[in-house]
Amino acid sequence: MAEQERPLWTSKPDLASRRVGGSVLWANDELFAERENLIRPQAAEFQPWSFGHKGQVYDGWETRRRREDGFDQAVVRLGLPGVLAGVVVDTAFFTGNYPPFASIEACGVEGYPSPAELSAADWQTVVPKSPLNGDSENFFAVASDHRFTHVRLTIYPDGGVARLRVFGTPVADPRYLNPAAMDLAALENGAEIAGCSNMFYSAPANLISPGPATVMGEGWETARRRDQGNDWVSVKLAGPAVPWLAELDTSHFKGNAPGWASLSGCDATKSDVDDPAAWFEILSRTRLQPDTRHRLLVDGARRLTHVRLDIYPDGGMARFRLHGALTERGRDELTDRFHETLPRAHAAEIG
Ligand SMILES: NC(=O)NC(NC(N)=O)C(=O)[O-]
Repeated sequence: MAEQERPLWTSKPDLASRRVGGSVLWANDELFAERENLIRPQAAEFQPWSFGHKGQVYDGWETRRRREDGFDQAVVRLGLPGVLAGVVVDTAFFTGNYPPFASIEACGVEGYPSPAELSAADWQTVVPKSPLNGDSENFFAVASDHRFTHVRLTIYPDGGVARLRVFGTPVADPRYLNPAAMDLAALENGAEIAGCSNMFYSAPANLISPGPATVMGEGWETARRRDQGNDWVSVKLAGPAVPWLAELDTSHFKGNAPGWASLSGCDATKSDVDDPAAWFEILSRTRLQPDTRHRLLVDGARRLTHVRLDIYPDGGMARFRLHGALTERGRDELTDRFHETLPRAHAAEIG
């Protein structure tokens, strides 16, 4: 499928990715290829005529050929629980051995259930049994308002799947947050990328992902600019808030760190984010060093719902954090969102 035909929802974060802490907890079979490959962030690779003890080596999850009726399953704990927008079942390089059909279920559960406990969960079908193409990304939009913590992939009757991508919007659990001092711009706290000027090398959602970046590719990197402009990214914060401290982390960016950066804010409860006049500076243009985690105090005099990071002129950054306090309204919105999206079974568990 050509790049421009990818559904819009594939630009949302992959909630299952190993990069955000997803885990393939269980599969009933993985004789040919290990289940953990399903959520590797990188695209699948293939080297023909590479044989291990069990057969051809595949970068994916692959079960043996069934000799009786049935299906195979793998269960994934999402790294970021959230509302799903769409799922990609990527059968890259599986040609004579891809499963002809797949379905996806999801559930929302409390705590850290074992695979055995999860088998009794209230699983909801988010993708009904559907045909797959081999050696292809198979796109399935999901229409559900529920916050899910786990997904279950079923393949009929057997075969190989290279990657499972679960795109969606993370929903934070307010019980685990201190609204008076939190990262307002973190994906896991409910922030999201609102826009960016360029994402030639890597996606801006990386900037606000959990944990540090381990290599340059895990950050956000723009193409070299050949004009007089500058690159930028904007983030819709976890809620209306007052900022205190920014982290501009250029780790791993040595020959391509931006020279300078500035921050501005906008309060969308009062003004229009598309109106340039609505933005006010919270950090003036500041010189950056390559490969450095800069911690910078920002102007917290005004409430904001969005922050914009301008980098001059271009380059890459590993992480962006904005610490501060949610307003009363921000706290209420975060709590409401959690309760409104909880599947009934999860709500019953919480009581
Ligand atoms: N050539 C294959 O890929 N064969 C088998 N798979 C592996 N991994 O060897 C199979 O039967 O699906």
